[in-house]
Amino acid sequence: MIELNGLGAHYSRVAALRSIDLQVAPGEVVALLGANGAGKSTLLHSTAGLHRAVTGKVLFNGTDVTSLDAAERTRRGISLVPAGRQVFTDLTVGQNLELGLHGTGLRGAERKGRLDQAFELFPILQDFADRAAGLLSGGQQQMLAIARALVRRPAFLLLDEPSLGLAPQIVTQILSVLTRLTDDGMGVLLAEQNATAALGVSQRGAILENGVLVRSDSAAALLTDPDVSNHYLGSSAVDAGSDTRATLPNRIFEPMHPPTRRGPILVGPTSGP
Ligand SMILES: Nc1ncnc2c1ncn2[C@@H]1O[C@H](COP(=O)(O)OP(=O)(O)OP(=O)(O)O)[C@@H](O)[C@H]1O
Repeated sequence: MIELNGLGAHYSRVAALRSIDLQVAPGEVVALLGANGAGKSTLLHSTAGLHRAVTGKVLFNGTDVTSLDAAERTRRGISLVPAGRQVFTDLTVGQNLELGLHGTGLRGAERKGRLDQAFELFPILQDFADRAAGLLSGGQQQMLAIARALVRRPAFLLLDEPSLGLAPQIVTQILSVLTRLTDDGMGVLLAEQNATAALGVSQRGAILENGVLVRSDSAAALLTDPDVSNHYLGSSAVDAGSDTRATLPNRIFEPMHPPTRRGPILVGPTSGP
């Protein structure tokens, strides 16, 4: 279980997250939704240890990992796939996957087994194993970025906007893999602006607005809630995984903890980092 308790994060003295409470259990996908700048990436980075929390805690299976760095959190089983794919374009697909295994100490058959599992999830990567990653399509690079995280067999996968810039059928193909992972007990926190597709593969959804968690509910409830579908899922809300890239407006709900002002929240001198 990953638990965020009262998590707050700043950039310099500007608050990007305020008092976030969120849990992700093993075997579930939680969609983290929000407009540009809502704080999704910051939340994932704070969970992964790439961004410092200024308030609150990150618990991993009951242990407080807030003070641990990203490398240690990765070793313990929290893997982040950052936005923008970030594969090593000059290295081959196989070399990129090998990098994912760095530090695991796995050798021989065990190592090969991990790579074979990645190829089984994304067969196209096996076909292109000796090809430079920079020659892959955007969708294939996204698959590679996810596969590189998966070879470590993380307990929790944090996925930042995997649909960005990809054709709808590729998005569906990539997101459908998540179901197989959660069948094996992995927990997934999926940050997405493509709300319809994300909720289509999630058990629960949480909506961020200006760094505040304004709604958290089952994916089914969010998909069928007239307020949600009218305001941000669009007319294709019931067609999860459809062509429509439903994006979020700047303001949907009244926040549970209303910020004192809109947009990034300036933090007073006494509460800065
Ligand atoms: N490196 C940074 N320095 C200063 N402010 C930042 C930085 N990165 C993000 N921010 C600000 O923090 C807030 C949250 O940004 P974040 O990237 O987490 O949102 P997001 O929901 O992931 O948006 P997007 O989908 O556009 O990436 C925004 O106001 C953003 O401008």
